[in-house]
Amino acid sequence: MTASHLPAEHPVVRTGKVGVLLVNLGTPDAPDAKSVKRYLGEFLSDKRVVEIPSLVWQPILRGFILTTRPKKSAHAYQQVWSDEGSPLAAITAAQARGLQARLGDAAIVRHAMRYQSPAMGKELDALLEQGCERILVAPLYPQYSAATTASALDAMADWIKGRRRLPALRTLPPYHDDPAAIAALHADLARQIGALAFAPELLLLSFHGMPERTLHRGDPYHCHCRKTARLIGERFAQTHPDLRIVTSFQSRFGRAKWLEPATDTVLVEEARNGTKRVAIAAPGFSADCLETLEELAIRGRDDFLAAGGSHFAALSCLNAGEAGIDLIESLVRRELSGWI
Ligand SMILES: C=CC1=C(C)c2cc3[nH]c(cc4nc(cc5[nH]c(cc1n2)c(C)c5CCC(=O)O)C(CCC(=O)O)=C4C)c(C)c3C=C
Ligand SMILES: [Fe+2]
Ligand SMILES: [Fe+2]
Repeated sequence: MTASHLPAEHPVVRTGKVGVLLVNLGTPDAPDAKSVKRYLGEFLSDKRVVEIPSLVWQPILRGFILTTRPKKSAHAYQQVWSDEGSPLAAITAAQARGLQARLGDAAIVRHAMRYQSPAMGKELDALLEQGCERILVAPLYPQYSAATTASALDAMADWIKGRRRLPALRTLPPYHDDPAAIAALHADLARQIGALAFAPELLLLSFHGMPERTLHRGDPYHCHCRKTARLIGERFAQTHPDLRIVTSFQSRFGRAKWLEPATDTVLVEEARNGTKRVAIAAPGFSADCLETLEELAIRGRDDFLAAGGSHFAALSCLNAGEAGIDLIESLVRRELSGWI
């Protein structure tokens, strides 16, 4: 008997469930030097993150960085730690709960961190145990970089290698120029700016930095950031024609040249050149984290005010708010097309 003998309306029978794994970078389990050391040791040993041969890099990492940085970073984490733990972990968990509420019985949603916990391998195992035969792995990085997106996929690949029976797998592509992402960012930033007690002259769009050589080696990250910023800027030109928009790169690490201009330098130069009122946003982060809450909202503010600025506001990421979950839902639903 061939398929043509089946009634035309014969339903497609889906055996097994659909799973979604939201992934973000990772964070220490506690804001103490020991936990931060464990986190940084794993993160900075990833060859996608530090592209220096291990023979050269590991002695520097073990002998210098991991003996000095954890204490300093732990102090920074302590300033932003919440009752629910690290902001990045708490917000990612809330995003997974928000997406689960939207998808209902259509899919099982879990979340994982590329480094530390919850580990990607464990969460993928949990989805299998829950009966998922199709899984979407969704790294929540709007802009692709080898250090973030590809590294998350490496962890997925490691998990694949250790399993006999695998589900069908899909991954979420970068969404740096997705109209839904740009519209969500513009609307949410405009809403936050409208609620400020002052009118900013400048909106600084600060992206996480990368070593400049990654750009010359073909990483699209820099181009993706620039495009996101241009598209957000085009929308603000329509709604806020007097608002000046500048793009910068934050969180410089190590001795190599990083993408420029640096956020801290721009804040100081703007203040010295007479800019008084600034709002800063981080459209490359889907969730607030140490880099936005401490580096921008605390140190950025101090730098700007000390250099002569009068008003400073750090705007929130999309996080697990209505606009954030709307965006994640639309990105995920598109990737699940044909599965749910
Ligand atoms: C959003 C994209 C990110 C890119 C690109 C990225 C590249 C990158 N980062 C480092 C070094 C560090 N990053 C740290 C924290 C951190 N980085 C991202 C995101 C990107 N990083 C996030 C979301 C966070 C916050 C984590 C949290 O717990 O809240 C840190 C640790 C903190 C510290 O000690 O300062 C380091 C170190 C490199 C070297 C790099 C590119 C090669
Ligand atoms: Fe980083
Ligand atoms: Fe930082």
